[in-house]
Amino acid sequence: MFIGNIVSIFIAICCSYGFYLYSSNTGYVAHWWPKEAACKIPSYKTQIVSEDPLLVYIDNFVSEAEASQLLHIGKTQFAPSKLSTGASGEAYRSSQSAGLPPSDPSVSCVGSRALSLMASLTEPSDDFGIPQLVTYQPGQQYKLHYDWFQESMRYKDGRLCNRVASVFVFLEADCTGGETYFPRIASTASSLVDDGKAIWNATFEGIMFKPIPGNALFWINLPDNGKGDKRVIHGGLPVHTGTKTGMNIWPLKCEP
Ligand SMILES: O=C(O)CCC(=O)C(=O)O
Ligand SMILES: [Fe+2]
Repeated sequence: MFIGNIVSIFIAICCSYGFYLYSSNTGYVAHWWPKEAACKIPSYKTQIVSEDPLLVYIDNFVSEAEASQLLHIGKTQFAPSKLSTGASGEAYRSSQSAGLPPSDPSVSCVGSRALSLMASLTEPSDDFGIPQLVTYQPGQQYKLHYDWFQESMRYKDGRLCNRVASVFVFLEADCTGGETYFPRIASTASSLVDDGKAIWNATFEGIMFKPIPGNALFWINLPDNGKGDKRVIHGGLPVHTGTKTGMNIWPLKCEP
C-alpha cells in the first residue's frame, strides 16, 4: 500500500514535469521543467520609445517562473564576458556571461517569443541564435557598444549571420544602478519616466532604462539597408549595489 502510494506520487510528478538533458561548457546538465508552465505567453505590453530607430519597451515579457528557470539554467555556466568581437576586455565589459542552450524548452520558448517580435521581417530559416545571460556585481558594467557585427559572423553551422535586432530582458534586478543607457535615442518617454521605468532629464543625452525584472527592451540593429545602425549604441551602466542579471536574445538575419 505504502509502496503503491509512493509509485503513484512518482508517476504524478513525472507526468507534470519533463526531464531534459543538454550539453553545456562544463558537460551534461540535467534539469526538470514543469510541463504546465511550458511556453505560456504572459500578457505583455509594448510601448514605442522611438520610431526611428525602432526601440520598444516591453512590460512583463517573461514571467517570474520563466526568469527563475532561465537563471537556474545559466547559473553554473557564468564566465567573464567577452566583447562582441570575441575578445575579452575586462575594462570595457566587466560582467560575467553564460550562453543558454537554444533547445532547452524554457530558452526556446522565450527565444521564439523574441523572434516573433520580428513578425514578417524574418524568413523561416532565421532563428534567435544562442541567447546569453549577463550578470553584474557592484562596479561591473558594459560600456557603450553596438550589438551588430561590423562583418557578418560565421556560425558553427556555417551560416553567415548578423544580429538584426536585440531583445534585452531584465531577469534579476536586486540592485541600484545598472541602467541600460542609449545616449543617441532622442525620446523623453514621458509615460515610462512617470512610471519610474526610465530616466530622462536634460543633464545627459539620450535615455536610460531601470532594470525591472520581467521587462524588456527590443530594438532594430540592421534596418532595411542592412547596415548596422549607429544610433542604437547602448551600454549597461555600473551596478552600485546588489546584482543585476539580464538575458540577451539576438534574432539573426542569415545569408541564404
Ligand atoms: O546590461 C545592460 O544593460 C545591457 C547589456 C548589453 O547591452 C549586452 O549584453 O549586449
Ligand atoms: Fe548590448
